[in-house]
Amino acid sequence: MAIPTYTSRPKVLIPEKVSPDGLDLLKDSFDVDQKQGLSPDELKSIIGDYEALVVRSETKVTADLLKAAKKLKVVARAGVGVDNVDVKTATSLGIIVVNSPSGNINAAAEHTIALMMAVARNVADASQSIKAGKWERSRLTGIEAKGKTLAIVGLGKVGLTVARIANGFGMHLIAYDPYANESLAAAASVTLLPNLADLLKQADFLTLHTPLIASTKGMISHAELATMKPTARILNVARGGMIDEDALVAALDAGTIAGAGIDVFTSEPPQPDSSASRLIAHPKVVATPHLGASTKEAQENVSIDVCEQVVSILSGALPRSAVNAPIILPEEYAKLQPFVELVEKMGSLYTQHFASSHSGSGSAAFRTTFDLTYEGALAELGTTKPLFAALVKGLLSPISETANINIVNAELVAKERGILVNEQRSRENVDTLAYSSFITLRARASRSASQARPASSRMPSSANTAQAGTPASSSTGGGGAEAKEQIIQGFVSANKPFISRLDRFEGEFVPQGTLLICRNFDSVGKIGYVGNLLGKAGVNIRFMNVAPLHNGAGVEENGNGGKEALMILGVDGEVSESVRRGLISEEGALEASLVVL
Ligand SMILES: NC(=O)C1=CN([C@@H]2O[C@H](COP(=O)(O)OP(=O)(O)OC[C@H]3O[C@@H](n4cnc5c(N)ncnc54)[C@H](O)[C@@H]3O)[C@@H](O)[C@H]2O)C=CC1
Ligand SMILES: O=C(O)C(=O)COP(=O)(O)O
Repeated sequence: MAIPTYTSRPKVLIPEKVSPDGLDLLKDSFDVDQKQGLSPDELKSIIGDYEALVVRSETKVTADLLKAAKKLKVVARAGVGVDNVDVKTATSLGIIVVNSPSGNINAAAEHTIALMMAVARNVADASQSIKAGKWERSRLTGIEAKGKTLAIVGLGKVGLTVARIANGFGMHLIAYDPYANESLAAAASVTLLPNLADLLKQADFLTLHTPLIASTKGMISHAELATMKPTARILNVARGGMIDEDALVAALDAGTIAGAGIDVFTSEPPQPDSSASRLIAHPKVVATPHLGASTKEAQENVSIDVCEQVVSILSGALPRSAVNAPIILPEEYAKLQPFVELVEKMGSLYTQHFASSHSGSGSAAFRTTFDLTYEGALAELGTTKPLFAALVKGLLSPISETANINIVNAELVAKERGILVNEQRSRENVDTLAYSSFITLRARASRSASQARPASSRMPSSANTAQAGTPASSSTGGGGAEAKEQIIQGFVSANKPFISRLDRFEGEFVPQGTLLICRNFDSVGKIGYVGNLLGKAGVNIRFMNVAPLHNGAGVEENGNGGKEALMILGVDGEVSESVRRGLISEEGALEASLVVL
C-alpha cells in the first residue's frame, strides 16, 4: 500500500460505545464522529463520507452497507468475533477488516466463570427472592464446582483461560476441539476428547468457546441435549446460534437439563416472542445482555488495539491483526515500502506506455503474463505480497475507477481481470550495479489474429502512443500484431523510485508527474525541434533525459548514422493530443507517448 493522500482529514465513524482510550489516538489526525443509535438506513446514508468504521457486535456491517461505503478503507471490530461483518464483501472491495484477538479474552473467561457460579449457586434467583422479601434457603441450595467435570467446546484463547481458572476450583477438565494445541491443553490439565458425543455424556457443566461458523452453528440441539446428564448445566458466552434456543428451553422444561447461563443470543437485543426471549425468561436460566467483553479493562484494551490499527491503515502502513489480509511484520513492510511505490509506477507506466499495442490491463481477450523479478537484497525478503498488489494496482489504476486495490483484494482482482503474474527472485547482476536491489517487469502479451482489435477498443484514453512510419517491431510503445516482450526495470535510491530501463532503452529517470516519452533517431536538431514545439504550446520542460539503446540491442540507424534513443521529458502544463501528435514527424520523434505517474 502506498501512503494515501487525502484532500481533507480522513473521517472515522464510531456508531457504538467504544472506550475513549483508543479514540484519543485517532483525534490528532482524523475527524472522529461518535453517532450511536443510527438505524441501518441512517448508517448507510452517511457511510460514504468515512474512511474508517469502528464497531462492536451491534452494528451489522452488511454487503449493502459496504457497497455504499465508497471511501472506506478499514472496518475495525473492537473485539474478537467478526460474524457481524460481511468479510467476504469487504475483501472483494479491498476493505481491510481488523479485530482485537486478545484484548477481551480474560473478560470473556471471567464472565463464563461468573455465569457458572451463578448457575451453580442460584445467585440471580436468590437475589430476586430476597429482594422480594423472601428467605428461601432450602429451595435455593446449590452445587459446588469442585470435583465436577467442566466440558469445554473450543479450547482456544477464551476456552483455555476458562480452563486455567476452573483448574484452580479443583474441577475435572475435558475438551473437544479438533484443532487444539495438545501441549497447551496438557499444561492446563485439560484432557482432549476425540468427539463431541463423548464430551457431552460426561459434562456436569458444558461451556462453548468456538466462533460461530458452519461447523458450530446449531451444534447443541435436541439430539445432543438428550445425551447429557439431567443434572448438567450449560454456559454460552461465545455466540447465540451455537445452541438451538428452542431445544434448550424444551430440555429445561422437561428437566433433562438442570440450568443454563447465557450471555449471547440468536437475536440481539432479543425480539419479543423470539426463541431468545423465551430462553431469557426461563426460570432456570441466568441471562446477561452480551456482557462477556464489557469490563473497563477489556474495553480499554480492544479500543486501543483497533484504533492503533486504524491509524496504521489510514497512514498507509499495515495493521497487526487483519482478518482478511496476510500479516506482514512491520520491519519487513518498512523495507518494502519504497519498492511498493516503484512497482506501482512500473505497472502504471506499462499500461500507459505500452497498452496501445496490446491490452496490458489483461482483459479476458488479451491475456498478458507479467514476470516480476526481484534482484539483490529484495530476493531475501520473506513476503512480496505488497509488491504484487502494487503491480496490480499500477496496471489498473490508469484505466479503472476501482483504484482501491491493496493486499486484501489484489489476487482476486488480478484473477478477475486475467492478469497473470509470476514472481521470481534472483541474485544475478547484483554486484555489477551501484544499487543493491532492483526490479524487472517483463510483460508478454499473447493474442491471436482474431483477437486483434481496432486501435480504439479497450484503450485507456491516456494510453496514447502513436508512431511515425518506422518498423513496428522496434518500437517501445505501439507495435504490430505479434506478441512481444516488453521490459521495464527500476530501482530505489535514497527511498526514491527510478526507472532504469524501458524496453530496449537504458537511462535513469524519475517516474513522477507528466512525462512525454519520445522515441527518435539521436541526431542534431531533435531536442530543439521538440523543445520549440512544446514551448509554443505553453508546455514547460522540467527535465529531459536521453536513454540510449540497452547494450546496443536491436540497433537501428537512420540514413545519417543516427542511433535510436528515447527522449524522456518531464513537463508541466497540459499536453494536448494535437501537441503530442505534432511531435511525431521527420524532424521530431518516431513515437511519442504521454504518461502521468
Ligand atoms: N460474549 C462475549 O462478549 C465474547 C465472546 N467471544 C467469543 O468467544 C468465542 C471464542 O473466542 P476465542 O477463544 O478468542 O477464539 P479462538 O479462535 O482463540 O478459539 C476458538 C477455538 O474454537 C475451536 N473450534 C473451531 N471450530 C470448532 C469446532 N467445530 N468444534 C470444536 N472446536 C472448534 C478452534 O480450534 C479454536 O481453538 C468467539 O466466538 C468469540 O466471538 C469472545 C470475547 C467476548
Ligand atoms: O469480542 C467479541 O467477540 C464479543 O462478542 C464482544 O462483543 P462486544 O464488543 O461487547 O459487542
